[in-house]
Amino acid sequence: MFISWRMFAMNHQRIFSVHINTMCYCKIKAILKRSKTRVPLRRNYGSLPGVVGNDVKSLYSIISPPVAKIRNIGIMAHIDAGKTTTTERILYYSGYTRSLGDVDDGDTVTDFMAQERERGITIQSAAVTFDWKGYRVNLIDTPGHVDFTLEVERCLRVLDGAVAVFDASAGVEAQTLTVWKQADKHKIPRICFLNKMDKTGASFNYAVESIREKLKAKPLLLQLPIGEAKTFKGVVDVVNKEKLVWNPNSGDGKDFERKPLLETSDPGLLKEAIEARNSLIEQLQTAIHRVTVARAAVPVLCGSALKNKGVQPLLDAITKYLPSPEEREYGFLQWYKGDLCALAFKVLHDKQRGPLVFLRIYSGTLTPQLAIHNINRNCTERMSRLLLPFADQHVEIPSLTAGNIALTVGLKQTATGDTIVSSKSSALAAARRAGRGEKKPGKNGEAESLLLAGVEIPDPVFFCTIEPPSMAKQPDLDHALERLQREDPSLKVRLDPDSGQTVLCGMGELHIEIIHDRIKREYGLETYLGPLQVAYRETILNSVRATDTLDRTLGDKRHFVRAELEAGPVGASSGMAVVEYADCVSEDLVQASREAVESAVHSACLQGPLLGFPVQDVAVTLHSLTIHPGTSPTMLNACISRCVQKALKKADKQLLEPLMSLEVTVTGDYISPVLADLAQRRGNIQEIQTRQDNKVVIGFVPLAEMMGYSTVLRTLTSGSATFALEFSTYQAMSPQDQSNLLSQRGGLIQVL
Ligand SMILES: Nc1nc2c(ncn2[C@@H]2O[C@H](COP(=O)(O)OP(=O)(O)OP(=O)(O)O)[C@@H](O)[C@H]2O)c(=O)[nH]1
Repeated sequence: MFISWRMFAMNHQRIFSVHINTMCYCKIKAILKRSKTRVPLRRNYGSLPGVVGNDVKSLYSIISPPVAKIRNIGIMAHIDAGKTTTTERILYYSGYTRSLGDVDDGDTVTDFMAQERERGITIQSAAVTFDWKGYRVNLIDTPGHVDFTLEVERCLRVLDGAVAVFDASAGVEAQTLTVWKQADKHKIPRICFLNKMDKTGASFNYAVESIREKLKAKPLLLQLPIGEAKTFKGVVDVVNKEKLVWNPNSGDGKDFERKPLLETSDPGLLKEAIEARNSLIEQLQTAIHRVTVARAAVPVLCGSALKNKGVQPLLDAITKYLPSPEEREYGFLQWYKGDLCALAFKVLHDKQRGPLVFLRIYSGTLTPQLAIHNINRNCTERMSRLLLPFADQHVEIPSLTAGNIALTVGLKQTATGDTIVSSKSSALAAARRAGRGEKKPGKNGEAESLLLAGVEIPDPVFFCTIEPPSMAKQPDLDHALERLQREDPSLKVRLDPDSGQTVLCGMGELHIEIIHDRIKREYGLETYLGPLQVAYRETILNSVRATDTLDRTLGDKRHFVRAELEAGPVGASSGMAVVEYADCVSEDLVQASREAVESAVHSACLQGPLLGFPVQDVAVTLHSLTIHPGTSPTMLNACISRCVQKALKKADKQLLEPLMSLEVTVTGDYISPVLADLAQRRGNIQEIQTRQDNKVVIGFVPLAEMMGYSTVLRTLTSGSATFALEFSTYQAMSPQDQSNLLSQRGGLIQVL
């Protein structure tokens, strides 16, 4: 699990944000550097059929290309590496926009949400479709901010390849590592684009070395830069031995003494030489393609998106070296035999069109008005229209085949992560082919085994209450939250049973802030957020026994349960409570009661005895259990749950707090105040590294101490530092810290 924070301290106002998940990570980001006058949301896209201008290409020309000519590509990187700027250049050079969008001016095609344009960051991934030299490219610009890491993984899940963008002056940064691991998990072939070669401090060699060392990848240097930082002019194409210089005034090749083969003197030899060379280059390119697809190496290119250098060769590399959908191995395709199989990887709610669902089609064909079966929800629903996504604008199309990314209208129940097939019977047939049809026919269980692996949703570590402006507006708030959850499975909503308040649980402060903002803008509701709180955990330090008896007569039925159990600590970070049975409990009784007992133990551990946080690292052993015949499982559950709570209350209790691993990058002059400040935050410094001209402080610090860190770090370092945090583990609080927290929070009941 990781958490990372980052501060862009350039003497500007900034957003503070914190995020924790299994790849927990949080960041802080300056916003004012991008707070120029905003342009209206809609841009004039000459590319859309029927829209102004005919000098740009029509999307219709690329609706149904052969699968081998399709590239489903994501752009991924650490925040601010230049993904959106690179995407803008790609759209410009491929002919789909006539002017270059700029994140600093808030007029990019892919960052189309109001919040994205205002803040200059990508929040939602945007899918754009364009063609390049006869290839159709579906490209997804993913967010770099850690609060939206899950959005990146959802997209990677459905892509065939990715471009990892790096800031050439920083090399591999914290979030690069996170997204790289996600791409490894989903076996995504990649190419690397070392962006910002024009920036002061840019170093091709440093960036390549950091790819080798930190990502443990094998870089294939397809290009070398011509100059670096201010002197960056262009690139050398190593494969074709060409020099690509974007400045037309610079000379080339004068130093070469080699004599050329001339058409006039050696026409035959020249022809043969050209053919041999072309074939050699072709073989070499095939080899690069092969090792890239096999993920044995990563081609590395460089450029500067902002200064318009190196983007066209990047596009060539995407089509040459990244795989087509056909080249990816999807074992489950054989079960479908050409029947529809698709994954819903994104849901958006459009005011006019209702829910828009993005589907990656793995097999079969989608057409408008098609009825589809959703395996996750075990329901059948009908789509009305089929669209080709182009950022926030869409083109209606008659059908779409395997390998493509489609946007559907009319699917009201489908949520992000659901598996879509043509019908229930087709799912059952596929399940039988997969050898999983043994269960009773008609049950959804067998089809469920065909669910495409989704994205793990981590437990949020931040939460706060949310209140509508009046009680009458509560149903509207519930409706808005329900829709937002369909779009974003990393948002969790709970009801506090004691106060009746709605509790929002998110990936970080920015995540919760954006949700709050969207409720206002998209649903017209002014809501009030309670203070953001860190989610602690609880555990016990010694083993204790408890007994409980439940004897209740309901109507003419007597329910009787007597239980004796022991709760005790187990090895750290074992997560959910472990349930065990002592040998003296009969096997029949274990079989009959297992489900009710386990669910009772788990629900009792959801609210710990200290502050109501979940209890972890606990084992519960059932020593004796007596159940009278006719006793309902609900009564058994109630008795066990009460007994576990009794035991937990009796034990010595311990609060656990999230411990973060921290990386602060700072210039040498400011290292002392940074270290002194970290010492006050209960920080534990492990190492201080040198990175180019900067010092990198690496250590651990409790999350609760990091609230407001961005502002302090900015003040301490005159805005020159950045930082990243990764969630490391839950650690026991010291008796002093625990008693301080208990006295601050006394009486509070938390719900998570
Ligand atoms: N010097 C230099 N700056 C660049 C380059 N590319 C992008 N930038 C700047 O870097 C900042 C971030 O660029 P974005 O394109 O928004 O980066 P991003 O990776 O999409 O950022 P998020 O979506 O927020 O993760 C902006 O101020 C850009 O103008 C480049 O090649 N050279």
